[in-house]
Amino acid sequence: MSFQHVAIIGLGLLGGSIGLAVEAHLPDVKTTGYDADPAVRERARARNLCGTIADDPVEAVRDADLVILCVPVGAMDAAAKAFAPGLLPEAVISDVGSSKLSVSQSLAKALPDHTIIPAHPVAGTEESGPDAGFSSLFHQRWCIITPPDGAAEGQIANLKSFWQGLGSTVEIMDAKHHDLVLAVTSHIPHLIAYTIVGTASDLEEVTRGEVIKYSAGGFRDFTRIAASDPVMWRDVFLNNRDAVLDMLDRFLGDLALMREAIRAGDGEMMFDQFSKTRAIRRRIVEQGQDDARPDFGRHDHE
Ligand SMILES: NC(=O)c1ccc[n+]([C@@H]2O[C@H](COP(=O)([O-])OP(=O)(O)OC[C@H]3O[C@@H](n4cnc5c(N)ncnc54)[C@H](O)[C@@H]3O)[C@@H](O)[C@H]2O)c1
Ligand SMILES: O=C(O)C(=O)C[C@]1(C(=O)O)C=C[C@@H](O)C=C1
Repeated sequence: MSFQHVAIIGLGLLGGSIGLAVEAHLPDVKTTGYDADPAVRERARARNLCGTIADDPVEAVRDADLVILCVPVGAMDAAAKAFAPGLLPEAVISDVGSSKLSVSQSLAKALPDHTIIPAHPVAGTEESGPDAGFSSLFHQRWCIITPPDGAAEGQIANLKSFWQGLGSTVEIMDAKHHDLVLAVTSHIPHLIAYTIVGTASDLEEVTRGEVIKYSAGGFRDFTRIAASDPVMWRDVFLNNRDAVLDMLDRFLGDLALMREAIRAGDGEMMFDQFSKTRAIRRRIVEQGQDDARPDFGRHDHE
């Protein structure tokens, strides 16, 4: 049986997009929502992000058979404890957090009597808040589900078909493996962007504004990523510490090799490396996995 009533906790970019996507693609599914910030609830009502927006977390989850936490990963525990008294015993609890092992553990601790099946839609933008969501966010994007050992196959299948209904392609993965993979493909790229934009901005004081003024396309792309939400990303690095440190050591080793090649004038090494990475990008584009999708617009924005 698929889900009939989804409660969305946290009505920013991810929560708002889920509400709009359910309305657009699964119109028979009822949605209720809650956000801890009253101003966000007001905007969520104005944008009709959910069928009903409750002022109380317990009311928001009442009768829901699926509850999805869409709050920063460091807020999962508090958010879960706040709605716990309203849960149906058979409700499935999921989330969209960018790291999975610590979220999985903290939700299991906060809601010991419930089925918890964490998930991560690998889809987002640098925007946040209730005005940022749009219904096509999950189209043609991966959603990684990380069921704990012993999770009921039927519930995993229901969650899988929910995300497929929103347009995603679903992959099942172990939470620890997810955290290692995402550390290198998402978390460290954000760390690099935050750092290099900071370095350039410090330098700007020396060069009197020339760094940002003459920044070309590559650097501008870094500034987009570096504009991402500070609370969300602080929490990702606090909660995926081990995997990020492991991958960061590897990255710093590779960067040191590159520095050595430049110092030694080793053009062959640089050419080989740049050719390898160019082939990787071309494969991604050929497989249609880049973001240049015609429908990646925010059509349902007010
Ligand atoms: N932004 C992205 O690109 C992206 C992509 C995939 C997954 N994620 C994950 O999704 C989650 C939400 O990210 P977002 O981009 O939607 O953030 P957001 O800042 O747009 O929205 C988060 C919302 O959660 C609310 N909130 C915080 N604590 C709460 C609590 N205790 N109870 C109820 N509401 C609470 C905030 O008021 C805010 O409105 C994060 O865990 C993030 O790691 C983000
Ligand atoms: O496209 C962007 O702006 C994103 O940063 C999205 C992105 C990513 O790194 O790919 C960011 C965090 C998520 O958990 C998933 C997606």
